[in-house]
Amino acid sequence: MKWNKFRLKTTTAAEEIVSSTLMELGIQGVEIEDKIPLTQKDKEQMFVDILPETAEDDGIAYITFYLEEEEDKDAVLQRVREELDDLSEFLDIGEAFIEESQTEDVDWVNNWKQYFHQFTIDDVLIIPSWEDVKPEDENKMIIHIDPGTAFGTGMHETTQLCIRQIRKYVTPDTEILDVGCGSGILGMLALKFGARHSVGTDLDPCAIDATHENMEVNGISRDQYEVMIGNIIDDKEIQDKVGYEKYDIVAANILADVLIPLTPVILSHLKSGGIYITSGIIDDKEEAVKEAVEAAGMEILEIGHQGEWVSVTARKK
Ligand SMILES: C[S@@+](CC[C@H](N)C(=O)[O-])C[C@H]1O[C@@H](n2cnc3c(N)ncnc32)[C@H](O)[C@@H]1O
Repeated sequence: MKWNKFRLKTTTAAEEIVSSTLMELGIQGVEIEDKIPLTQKDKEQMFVDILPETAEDDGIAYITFYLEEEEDKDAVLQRVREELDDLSEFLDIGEAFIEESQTEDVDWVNNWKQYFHQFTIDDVLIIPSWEDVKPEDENKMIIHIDPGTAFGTGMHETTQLCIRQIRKYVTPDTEILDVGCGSGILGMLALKFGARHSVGTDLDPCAIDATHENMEVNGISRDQYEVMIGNIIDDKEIQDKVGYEKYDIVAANILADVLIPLTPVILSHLKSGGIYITSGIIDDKEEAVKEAVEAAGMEILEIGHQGEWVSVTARKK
């Protein structure tokens, strides 16, 4: 199916209201392009630590939206223009010029799947839930993954660094906490490596849903892996729910800027002698995370590197 694509030039001041006006007209999934720098919160959610240099914010925003080929685009555009005229009476909406083009059918949500195929990390087979296990792989340790919109296919260096460290320290008694569980990959693999119980937390509700779905595909029950939504850094309720002095391992594959405030908090959830495995650290921030780990009174055991990413493993004294 072909789509009609519309790119509307407006101002950053008007981008939010114009987008919600389009959505109120029944237009789904608008994309906004502008040069406003990302906030710290945006970066944490998007897992980006270094950004390409971008030009200075010029106040211009482009809003792109799509209509199916059979939709009456003239009628929709007429309504869009009427709404833009109304908005322009009290807001600078800029030129409001709409550029029109056509595009081939694209499955916006699932398009990335063409880049995710089964692969192994050491002897563990990570396989998208839509692919089949080959007969020769049936005896391997297998984890089925569909991250949905959450992070965690296992392909990222930081996830691989964490997986190897978790494997090294898991015992049959291990109670593990995975802060920022994403797809649930670390908590599920910990169980496959023999851990007794996993707990995961994430800020993102999509991560919680993705983890539950992946657990089901992998035959992991909610007694084995408990998932909670919330920010353990400053939410006392989630801290209480997660429990204190309870974990043999805490894994956190999150950006350095989150790990730094997280580290002193984690101390109270780890058992004495417990292992703290961090990843998600871009090499420029290695020192800052090491300092935070030492300042919390933990002993650094190992530093791992893969590409430009770093993992710090430490022990609570
Ligand atoms: C890089 S992903 C890691 C996903 C998965 N654990 C992995 O290793 O592939 C980081 C996750 O941390 C979550 N996150 C960021 N800040 C957090 C916080 N303060 N508490 C819990 N989760 C957080 C994000 O929503 C995201 O799902």
